[in-house]
Amino acid sequence: MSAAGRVLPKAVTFVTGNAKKLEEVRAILGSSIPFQSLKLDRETLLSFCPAASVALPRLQPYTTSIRSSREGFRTRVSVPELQGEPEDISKEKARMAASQVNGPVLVEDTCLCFNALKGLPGLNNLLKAYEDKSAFAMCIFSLALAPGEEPITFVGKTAGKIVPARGPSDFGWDPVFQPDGFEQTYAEMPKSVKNEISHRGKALALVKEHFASAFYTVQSDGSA
Ligand SMILES: O=P(O)(O)OP(=O)(O)OP(=O)(O)OC[C@H]1O[C@@H](n2cnc3c(O)ncnc32)[C@H](O)[C@@H]1O
Ligand SMILES: [Mg+2]
Repeated sequence: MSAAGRVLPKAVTFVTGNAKKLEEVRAILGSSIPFQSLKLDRETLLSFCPAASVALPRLQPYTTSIRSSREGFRTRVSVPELQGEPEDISKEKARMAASQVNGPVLVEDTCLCFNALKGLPGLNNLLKAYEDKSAFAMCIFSLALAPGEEPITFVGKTAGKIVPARGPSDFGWDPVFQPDGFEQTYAEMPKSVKNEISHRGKALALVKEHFASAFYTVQSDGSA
């Protein structure tokens, strides 16, 4: 909130290598904030900052434990070669992207907690060993307003369970995640419904709130 009224030199660049994410972000944000997108995958981002490779690990099976906090749930993710909270990974990505873009950036990191993203077919076998199929999808956006500036994070979570795959398989683990209160998996439901209730939708609602209260203005035309 301390940034209220600040003038940004250009529109916020949403940096991602994932076309499906971008599709959803566009649909959810519409014209609510001035943003443009840039496709920059992990390798490209790292090629500008090789020392940071430890901060952007390839996704691998996560072990999670959940404990209560003021906001309901908080996740602890243990990935052997990475020390740090998911927020830190997202922030680090924002820092790198901001210096690469030389301007304000928005990045996000998503995880399906209790998952094995690289091996969807094996996931249900893996989970067979556990009675508890509950899971949650978590999305962490980080906004860095300028290179060298501490990023601000926005977290969205949607609780659900892991089920045998149903629906189109064009976006990650959507077919195996069934959000609580719904009979359909993310993959089966209309995009508009997913975006309304998803981890990404919730996190972006916070991003929108932030922009609404901060009153940023964009100096150039922003090509939003
Ligand atoms: O460039 P970035 O934005 O990092 O794109 P990415 O594809 O590497 O994205 P993540 O690291 O955040 O996500 C890890 C995996 O989770 C998948 N994923 C992300 N959001 C998802 C969603 O809403 N539904 C299903 N799968 C999703 C995504 O396809 C990746 O395989
Ligand atoms: Mg990634």
